[in-house]
Amino acid sequence: MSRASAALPPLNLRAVPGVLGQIVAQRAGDYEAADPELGPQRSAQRRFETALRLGSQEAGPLSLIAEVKRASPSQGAIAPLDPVKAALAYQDGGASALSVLTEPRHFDGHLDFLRAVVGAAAIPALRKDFVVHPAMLREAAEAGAAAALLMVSVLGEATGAYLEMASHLGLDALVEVHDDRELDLALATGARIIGVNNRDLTTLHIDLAVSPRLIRRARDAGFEGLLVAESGYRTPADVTQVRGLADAVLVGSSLAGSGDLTRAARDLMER
Ligand SMILES: O=P(O)(O)OC[C@@H](O)[C@@H](O)c1c[nH]c2ccccc12
Repeated sequence: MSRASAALPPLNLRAVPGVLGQIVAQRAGDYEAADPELGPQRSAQRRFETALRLGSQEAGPLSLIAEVKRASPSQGAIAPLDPVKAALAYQDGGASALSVLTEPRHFDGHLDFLRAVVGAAAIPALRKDFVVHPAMLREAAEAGAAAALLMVSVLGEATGAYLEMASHLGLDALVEVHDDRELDLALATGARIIGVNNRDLTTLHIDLAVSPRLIRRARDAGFEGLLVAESGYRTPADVTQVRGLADAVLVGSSLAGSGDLTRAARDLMER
């Protein structure tokens, strides 16, 4: 089915508070005039999902998604990483998949970084951005990404529609939640991969207890997909808190700022 005539799912971005509200308003402005047409349907590859599953068999029960992250609103500049070198270093360090920031103003990311990483790395890559327009998913697919981030805090009731668009494009989706209400919404959409962000993106406050709690809640609700613990992991002891619970951890700042990305990835995961 072509989506040429499909209505843009309405988003209520003005209701998004704090730092996150500011970023998504800017992103919506960037894509205001973009073509919402997704183009032809692409078959599901499930490369991201498969990599996380394999990673958690081969390298112990927890996979690593390592993030190419040069800056953030909480830390400012982290490190002037060369995205391709960083991606290959993470791959050598045992990462199962990569996350590449493409948001330019607050995270010093770029879509070109994603293209370059996809061209160089063997492991699949996720487009990490504040998706507020279908064109952002089309770009992700065209850049060769295996997956895209969808944030329930941003997309709200439109999360399901964005999940369908990702699926039309053959992309896996990491559906991100931070509280009970968002988790319930994600579960209702039929998401196959749910990420629990320990960081409240409206205040930037991190609480490592959020992931274990919501991951348990998802499993108790009968969720059989993959669960990813996101943000704030700095030491092996931090990671231990989600061993036996999460299928994967998503780590950016502590690896990106370490100076030796391969070693930092191995050390963090105790490999
Ligand atoms: O750098 P950290 O604390 O290891 O976090 C990585 C990742 O979870 C974080 O970058 C992130 C999670 N969700 C997001 C949404 C948008 C931008 C960034 C993010």
